[in-house]
Amino acid sequence: MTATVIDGKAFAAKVRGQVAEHVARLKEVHGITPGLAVVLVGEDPASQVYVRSKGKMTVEVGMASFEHRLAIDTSEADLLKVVHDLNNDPAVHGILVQLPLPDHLDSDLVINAIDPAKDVDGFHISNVGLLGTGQKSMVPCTPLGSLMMLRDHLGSLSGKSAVVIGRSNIVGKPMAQLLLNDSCTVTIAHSRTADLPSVVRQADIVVAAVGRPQMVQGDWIKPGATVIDVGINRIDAGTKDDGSPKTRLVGDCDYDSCAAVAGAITPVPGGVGPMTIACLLANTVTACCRANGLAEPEGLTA
Ligand SMILES: Nc1nc2c(c(=O)[nH]1)N[C@@H](CN(C=O)c1ccc(C(=O)N[C@@H](CCC(=O)O)C(=O)O)cc1)CN2
Repeated sequence: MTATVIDGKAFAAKVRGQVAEHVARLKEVHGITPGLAVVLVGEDPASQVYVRSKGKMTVEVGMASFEHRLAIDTSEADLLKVVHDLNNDPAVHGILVQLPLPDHLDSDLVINAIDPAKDVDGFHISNVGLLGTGQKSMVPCTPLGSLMMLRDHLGSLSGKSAVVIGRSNIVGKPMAQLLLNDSCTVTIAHSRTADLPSVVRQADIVVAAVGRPQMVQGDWIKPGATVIDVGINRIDAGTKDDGSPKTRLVGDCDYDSCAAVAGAITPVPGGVGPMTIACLLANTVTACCRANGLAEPEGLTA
């Protein structure tokens, strides 16, 4: 079997198109422009790329973008003041603090200072609790994007057996919760799970979010299963003509061997990654609609 490739880049473009349509309607009918504020502390190169990309796509879908770039030695009090001001700014419907934060800053404290209604990352403890109890919440973007791709590819997920490999607060746990809310039978596995290959082999749906390059092998996959690879790992790939080191991006799955067995698979790059930013934009529109007591965009929430 050769797996169908689930094209996250194309799917994300479709989601951004839906967001843009909804934003246009909000402006035209209600005179409201959704606004997203992104806070970046320090100069981590990857974070700078993601923040730039978020700002660009926010503007492309017609929303207002507010960028706050703070020095690496920003104090916790100063960062909390920025968050507090954004909480009280009526033009801002979504707030995101780019992670990771520098070591001297307490991420949990900062994230929990965001107004939960504006927490478009879905990381605030209130949103975690709401999702965990099946209530309306802001849903973390990477798991939301993964869920959208699964629903689009498989239709109903009810009764399917799903294994999530990885137990992070940002991906593994919320992903498992979303699958459970869609009536899957869910196992959360991780790097210390005993006989991980045979656990994974039971699954109709495999979500790999363990952060280990190419760990999941094709012979772990049940024939025909749907594989969502959340991993983004940069590995060595020899040297360039000028002798400098070359790198490439790989997921948590060994793509070729998994694609030979799976029914469908997301590639890396071009799979889940692009959906993360598309879902951030979707969450911002959702937050804006909720703040104004308006109907939420269909198909863009969990
Ligand atoms: N506050 C947050 N911080 C971080 C999050 C997040 O959701 N909220 N996620 C990641 C980084 N991230 C967005 O912030 C992100 C990562 C990767 C991609 C993406 O599109 N990746 C591409 C490959 C890009 C490349 O070539 O390097 C892909 O997979 O195709 C988008 C967003 C950590 N921090």
